[in-house]
Amino acid sequence: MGSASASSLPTTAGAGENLVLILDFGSQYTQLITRRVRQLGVLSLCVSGTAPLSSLTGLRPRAVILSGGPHSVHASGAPSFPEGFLDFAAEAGAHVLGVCYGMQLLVQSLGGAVEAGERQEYGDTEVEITATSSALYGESGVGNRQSVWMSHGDEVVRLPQGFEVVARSVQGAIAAIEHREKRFYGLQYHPEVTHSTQGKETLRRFLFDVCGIKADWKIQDVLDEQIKTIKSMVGTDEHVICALSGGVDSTVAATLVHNVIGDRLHCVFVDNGLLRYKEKERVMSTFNSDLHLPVTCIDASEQFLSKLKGVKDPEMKRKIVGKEFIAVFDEFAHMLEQQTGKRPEYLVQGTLYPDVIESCPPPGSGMTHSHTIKSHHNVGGLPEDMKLKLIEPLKLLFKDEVRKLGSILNIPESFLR
Ligand SMILES: Nc1ncnc2c1ncn2[C@@H]1O[C@H](COP(=O)(O)OP(=O)(O)OP(=O)(O)O)[C@@H](O)[C@H]1O
Repeated sequence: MGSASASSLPTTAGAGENLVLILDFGSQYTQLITRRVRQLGVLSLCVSGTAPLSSLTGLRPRAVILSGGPHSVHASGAPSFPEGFLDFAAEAGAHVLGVCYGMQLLVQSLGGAVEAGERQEYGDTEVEITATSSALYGESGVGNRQSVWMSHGDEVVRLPQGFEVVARSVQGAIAAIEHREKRFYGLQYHPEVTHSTQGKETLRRFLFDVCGIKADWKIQDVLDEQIKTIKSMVGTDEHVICALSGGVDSTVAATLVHNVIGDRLHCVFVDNGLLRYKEKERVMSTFNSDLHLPVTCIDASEQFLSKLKGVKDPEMKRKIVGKEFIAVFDEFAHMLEQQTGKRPEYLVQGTLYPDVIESCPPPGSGMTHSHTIKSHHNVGGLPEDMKLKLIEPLKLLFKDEVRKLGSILNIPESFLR
């Protein structure tokens, strides 16, 4: 998995007092950590673990979670947080929790030792709390056991100064550590995975009891902030184009923007020759009548199919699709300019947070943006010389959060499935 570069974070994201940053080191579970934190009512943002420190400037997270990752801390080119990160966290007063690789990275950076484990642990494992009092497990838990999800080859064999072991696996490997005074914590297992039966409780305790974070993040706040942003971006005489696919995301994005600027929003549904059966008919017959969203259908199927002919590489296909979409929207912008006398500057897209995260190269892969796992056509697949500027009101949300936003906007259930 990749992660959003910090440049894609909204400038206001750090304004909240209760921000949690997830530094991604390439684990398949990083998005899950981000979601678990949000499910507890706390705003969490996922950024590349190797992003330069300057990209975190202005953010004052209450907690930073270092994700797991597929690497060994000893491998050449193993991803690490930027130099100065630990000072940044200390100055922000942030608590730092390393998960799996994140814990090993923390330990190694602070002078402890990580080695290839004798007890490589994968899958369901029992851990036992070994401290009578700990930040991560509370009081009087000593001797208690819980099932957790492990996935590690390396293990921590020597702690940095001032750290304490607070849980061990039944095989004897260090499973949880803390240095309360310095606000450092580590879990060798994955609390974000449901197989870790009390993982959610441990995250809850970490966020609320240890870090003192308040669960004050609501989807309604995202809506309010987006309305404000759109009002400040779009002039009162400006027309805006919306890329409407008929799916949940662009439907919610279109409705949100339409609520703000009314019929100066022009939804465009592109028939790219790759549509689902009867999709065009459904969109054209229901969006205007049920959602009061006027939609123009543009048949560009020839254009797309001829450009895609013979292309096999999926990444290449996504880039071609992204480029052709923009060509269609540019042409539509030109047509609107002739009608209204002013060229639309903005394009609304239903881009989601996973689109952004997955369109960036995985940390530690040595890859650049041209080597991503999957360039979504609406993010990494966009042409570099694109003139339209983007409005992406859902860019920081996961699908379930978009559905909630859609309900707040009174979009009928049938459009949110
Ligand atoms: N046929 C289309 N016509 C116009 N815009 C489109 C079309 N297909 C996709 N888009 C735009 O690209 C974005 C990403 O499209 P994608 O195919 O990845 O679907 P998605 O992420 O499931 O979003 P949605 O739920 O809106 O379909 C959409 O949100 C929309 O803004």
